[in-house]
Amino acid sequence: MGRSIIEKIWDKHIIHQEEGKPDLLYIDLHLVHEVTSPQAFSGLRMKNRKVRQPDKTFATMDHNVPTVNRYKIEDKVALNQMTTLEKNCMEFGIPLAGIDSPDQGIVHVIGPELGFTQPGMTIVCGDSHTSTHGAFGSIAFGIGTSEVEHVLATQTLWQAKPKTMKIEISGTLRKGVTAKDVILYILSQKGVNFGQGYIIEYCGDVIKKMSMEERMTICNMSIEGGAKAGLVSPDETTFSYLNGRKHAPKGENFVHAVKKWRELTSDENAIFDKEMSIDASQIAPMVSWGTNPAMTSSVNDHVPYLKDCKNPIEQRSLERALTYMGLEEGQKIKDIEIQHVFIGSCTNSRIEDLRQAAEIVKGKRVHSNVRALVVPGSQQVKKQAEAEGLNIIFQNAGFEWRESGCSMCLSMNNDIVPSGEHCASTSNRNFEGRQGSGARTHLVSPMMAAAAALNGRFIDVGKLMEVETV
Ligand SMILES: CC(C)[C@H](C(=O)O)[C@@H](O)C(=O)O
Ligand code: SF4
Repeated sequence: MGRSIIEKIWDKHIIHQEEGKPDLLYIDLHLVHEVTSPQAFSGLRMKNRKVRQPDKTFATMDHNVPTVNRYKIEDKVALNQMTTLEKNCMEFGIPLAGIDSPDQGIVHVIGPELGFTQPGMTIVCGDSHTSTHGAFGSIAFGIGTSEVEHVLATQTLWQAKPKTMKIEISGTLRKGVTAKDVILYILSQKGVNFGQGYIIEYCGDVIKKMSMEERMTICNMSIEGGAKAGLVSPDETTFSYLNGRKHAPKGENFVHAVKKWRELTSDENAIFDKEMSIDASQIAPMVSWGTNPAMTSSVNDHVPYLKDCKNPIEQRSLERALTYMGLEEGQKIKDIEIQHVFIGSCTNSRIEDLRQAAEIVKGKRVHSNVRALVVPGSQQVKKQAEAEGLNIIFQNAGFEWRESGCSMCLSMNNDIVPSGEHCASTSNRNFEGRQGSGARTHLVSPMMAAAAALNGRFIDVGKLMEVETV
């Protein structure tokens, strides 16, 4: 029987297997950040253990870092987490991209960017959006702090084998529809639990044509559908992205690695536990209106009506979401007024995302009611964007141009949306309080965020582009 890429990678990493028990997996890459690692290191210290493979471990600080005045950290908890990480990395011999490193950035942006993330690997991090790295054809998932300690100590992890799911996306995306809209559309159709217990392989013409940045956006949000991980089989796009990256194999080793990576595809006759197909032509630019990422509609649509709910539970959750978001049932998405725009996060803060947003913003002005922020995902993204003059485009339009970090994605630093105000955000979670207590988040693509910054409302970015090309 044929095997899927998921089973191929999994099986190759099993160190120990026993009927009725989880598998013991070897972990190729362990990424570490300041929020979920302190107790894990304390645990090691208490048990007098070392880090088993510091060279397979890489740390950065991202969640707490200020995006202005980065060396002036006022928040005591933030400062403590950052200095603790520095001390831990020093003591345990782990390489760190600290606040002053040219490689610093959001852990899921810098892993791929530095060439750490490679096809066929098992990758873990104490962070749910580790699924991002699956875009390279690796099994990558988030783990809890006690598991972080286990991986630090042993470079292995006990894991029950997940089920496999294939999502094929075929057809052509219409203008203004991006990877972000694809994954928001899938969530809007399938909900926040459809992936529970599964690793998803995304495939089909649409995925084939996507850049690595776009694939990362899709894999990033797999977790929002409850999946353990999401991945894309590696291909020429993957190999050329990795070629020349700092920690990717070089010269002969690269040629050899590519030869191995090419074998990482699902067999023709591979059987998945579940399969679904998505017609790309059905997807419009999407905007979330509620308090989970599945509460999302086409920009041309409206907030649902209570009477259309399938059951009382759904009705209650709609009611609650509408109250929190300050929206009326049936309200048009295009009528929602926006006061903040955040372009950033591990979902959409890479160079392509910034280019797409800049394309919309060029020569225009941010709406007078809107405060807009661009937070590049890493120092490297920032540098590249500045080399291309994107910062000038944004700043001339009235955007703030910031230093790299998680920032307003979860507002652990000072980048906060005030209570009751609406923010068009390129991040991945719109939970209550995510961007600040009482903050109202709308998840969108970088293009939609840019358009919302200019108009103070959501518009069909596809239509805007058609007008501009006439
Ligand atoms: C802080 C961290 C544990 C958390 C996560 O795991 O995802 C954060 O990155 C998030 O996006 O909510
Ligand atoms: S950018 Fe947001 S989603 Fe990504 S790791 Fe940071 S806080 Fe989590």
